[in-house]
Amino acid sequence: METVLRGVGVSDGVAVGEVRHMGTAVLEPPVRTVAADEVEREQARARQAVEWVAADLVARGNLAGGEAQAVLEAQALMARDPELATDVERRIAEGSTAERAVYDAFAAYRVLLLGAGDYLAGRVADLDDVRNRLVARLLGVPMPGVPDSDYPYVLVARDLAPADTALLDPALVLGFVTQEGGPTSHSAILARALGVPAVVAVPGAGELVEGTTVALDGSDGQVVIEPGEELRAELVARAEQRRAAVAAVSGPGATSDGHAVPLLANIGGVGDVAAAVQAGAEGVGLFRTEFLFLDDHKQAPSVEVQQEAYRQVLEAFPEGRVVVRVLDAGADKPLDFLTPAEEPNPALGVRGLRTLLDHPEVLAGQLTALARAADGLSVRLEVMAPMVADRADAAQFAAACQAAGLPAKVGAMVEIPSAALRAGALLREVDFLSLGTNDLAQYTFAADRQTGSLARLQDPWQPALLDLVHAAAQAAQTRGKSCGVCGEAAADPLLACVLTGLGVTSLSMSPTAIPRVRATLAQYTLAACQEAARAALAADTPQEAREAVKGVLGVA
Ligand SMILES: C=C(OP(=O)(O)O)C(=O)O
Ligand SMILES: [Mg+2]
Repeated sequence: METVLRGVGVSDGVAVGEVRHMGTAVLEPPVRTVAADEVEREQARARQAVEWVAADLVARGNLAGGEAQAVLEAQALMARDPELATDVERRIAEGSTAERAVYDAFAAYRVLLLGAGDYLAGRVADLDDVRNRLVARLLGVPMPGVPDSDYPYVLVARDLAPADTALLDPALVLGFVTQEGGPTSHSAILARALGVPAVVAVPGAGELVEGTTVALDGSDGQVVIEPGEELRAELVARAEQRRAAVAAVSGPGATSDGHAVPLLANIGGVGDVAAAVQAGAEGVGLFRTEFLFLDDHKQAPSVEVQQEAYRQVLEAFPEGRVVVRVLDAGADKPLDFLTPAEEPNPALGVRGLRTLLDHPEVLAGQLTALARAADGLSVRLEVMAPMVADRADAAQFAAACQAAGLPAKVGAMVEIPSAALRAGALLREVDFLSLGTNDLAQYTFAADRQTGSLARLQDPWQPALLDLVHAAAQAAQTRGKSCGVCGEAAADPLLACVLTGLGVTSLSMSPTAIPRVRATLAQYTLAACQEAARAALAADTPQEAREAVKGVLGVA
């Protein structure tokens, strides 16, 4: 009988493969005194580790190219720094182990860098990464970051941050299993974007032995350890059945009686456009522009660089609609040059639109780049701000868009309960709303979206969250304006029917989720969706809401 771990399935499909762990930050090596006759051997070990890590960084740089190559080469130079080497040798001569000597020597250097002013202080994160790599090499534990592998594997991690995944090779990752994270965490979003199965919030994922074969089902949240042949075949067959049912429906999103619900794609850049087009997306409902800003730790990309990146996306949807979200920095998406370093509670701090209003030149640069990118194109450009709290926020954003001469509809994301409750006030300033249900759940339930143990509260079926969706959608409907959903809630096929019934006018999701949502929506009339919505609102728990909706829609 196989051992089964259970978590939350967040990206459909089945993967079978060997476990590879994401290397975690290195712990402090214990203090141990080495005997005099071990000193030379320890010093040699330290030198070898430096050479190995530096060569590895250079090799990774060659693979990555561009800006990443420059950063990785600078890190290789740090690893080979002669002063650091002398300090390490001295510490070993005084009785430290190689790993402890490296750890302490880097700590001393770190203090120097921090004291040397802004520019050098900004390199501390790079220095820490080099230290972690050296210590990991000396301790014989996995390197921090994405594992090196020549063959496909199931990636196991505590959780994944956007920066962790910059060097991820999608061809090698069969699926994700994470210990932390909920349905709206970056691991879940990334898995859906890559179209790989994923199960998050799996207690015990950290203890999965490297190299063990697992089978994961991203639909029901099972992770089976060392699955037998029969079970593997059964899981794969079930996934295939689901896939075939979905492939049978195509065309624009609509209920069975023809109520149109445009199905749009969430993208992070031009790299995601092909998948969106292939999935039949009717446009882009959320272009997350943060990825453009991750390359340089010191400053925003130039207007020209941004203009080119936006243009490539806009050109891909000549007749469609593209909703671009201006930079959402801070909290789970920190940017060194914009995000305050010492906020006690970053999720409640200066983030999203607040960051941009504090740095109006960054907002103006982005809006100018968008205006230039859209010039002469037939695409329907819409631009929205993240983390709008009240009418004053909406007004300031609308004014900035006007000042930039943006030929676009202007919108506000509804991610804070205050914005949903007073959606009507926001709509006096902007043309449309887009519900970011990931953050809206986080702020409604005071439940960090990155904390796996709080997944229950991040469940988009929570009736309180649906109340807020309803409030915003109704406010928009009354004023004849649109109100879409671009949070991960839209990717859940049954919930998509409920959202439609609540009055939401479009659904935006990872491209890979579109076919299933389209196929499910096409099975029900608008009236059935509205009845499902009433049943969900009448429930007290997410489980009750799911069951009630399944009852109304006749789902087994
Ligand atoms: C779409 C959203 O934005 P992000 O996930 O990028 O914070 C959201 O919060 O629902
Ligand atoms: Mg958000």
